Amino acid sequence: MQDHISLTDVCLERDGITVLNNINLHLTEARIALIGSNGSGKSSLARLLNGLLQATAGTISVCGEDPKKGIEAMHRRVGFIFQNPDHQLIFPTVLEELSFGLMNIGKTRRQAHDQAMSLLRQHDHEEWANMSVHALSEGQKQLVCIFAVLLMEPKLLILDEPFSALDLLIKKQLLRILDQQAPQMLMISHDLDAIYHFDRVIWLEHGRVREDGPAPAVIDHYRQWVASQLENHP
Ligand SMILES: Nc1ncnc2c1ncn2[C@@H]1O[C@H](COP(=O)(O)OP(=O)(O)OP(=O)(O)O)[C@@H](O)[C@H]1O
Repeated sequence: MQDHISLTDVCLERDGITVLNNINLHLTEARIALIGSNGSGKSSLARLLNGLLQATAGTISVCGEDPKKGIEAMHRRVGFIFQNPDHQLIFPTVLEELSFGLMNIGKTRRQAHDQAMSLLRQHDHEEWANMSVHALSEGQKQLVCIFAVLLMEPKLLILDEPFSALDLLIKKQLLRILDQQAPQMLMISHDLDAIYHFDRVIWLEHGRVREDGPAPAVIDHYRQWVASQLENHP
C-alpha cells in the first residue's frame, strides 16, 4: 500500500507553545491508533492532517495531497470524523445530510438519494431518512456522520475520539461498520480495548512520539506508565 499519511520533521506551535515536536511518521498500515495523555498533541496532529492547522515546520502528505490545500482538496479520498457530531451535521434531515457529499461530487439528487437510502437500508435504519438530524441521539448522530463519510468511499478515515459519548452497543456497532468498510483508519482514542487489535499504535507524550509499534506492546507499556505515574503522584 502506498504511504497514505506521511509527516516529515513536523513541528507545530500554538500560542507560542510547542505542541508537536519533530514528528516523523510514515503510515501505511490499515488500522492505526494514536494514544497519549490529555494535551499530548493528538487532536492537533489530526487537525494538521485535515488542514485546519498549519505546521510551523516540516512537510505533510495525506493520500498524496498536501493538507494545506484544505479539506475540499482531499474530500474524495479522506474522511474525517470528530468527537462532536454537531460540528459536522448541517442539514435538516438525515437523507439530505447523507446526499450532500455525493451531489457535491457530481451525482444527481436521485442517484445520491438512492445510494443514501441503500446504505440506510443495509444497516436497518431506513426510517431515519426523513427524520430531523436533531431528533437523533448522540450515538445515532455519530452513526450518521460515519455513514456520510463512508458514502464517499474514502481510502482513508481519520477519527478523533469518535466513541467518547457512546454506549457500548453503539460503539461496537460503529467499530464493526468501520472495520468492514474503511480501507485505512487512523483513530485517536482513549479506549485502549477498542484499539487493541489494531496493526500499529503511536503513543504521543508532550508533543513527541514516545513509542510506536504493534498495539499490544505499546498499549501495555502505556498502561504500565500510567500505573507508575499514579504511584508517583497518588
Ligand atoms: N485552541 C488552542 N489554542 C492554543 N493552544 C491549544 C489549543 N488547543 C490545544 N492547545 C494546546 O495544544 C496542546 C495539545 O492539545 P491537543 O488538543 O492536541 O491534545 P490531545 O492530545 O488531543 O488532548 P486530549 O486527549 O485532551 O483531547 C495542549 O496542551 C494545549 O495547550
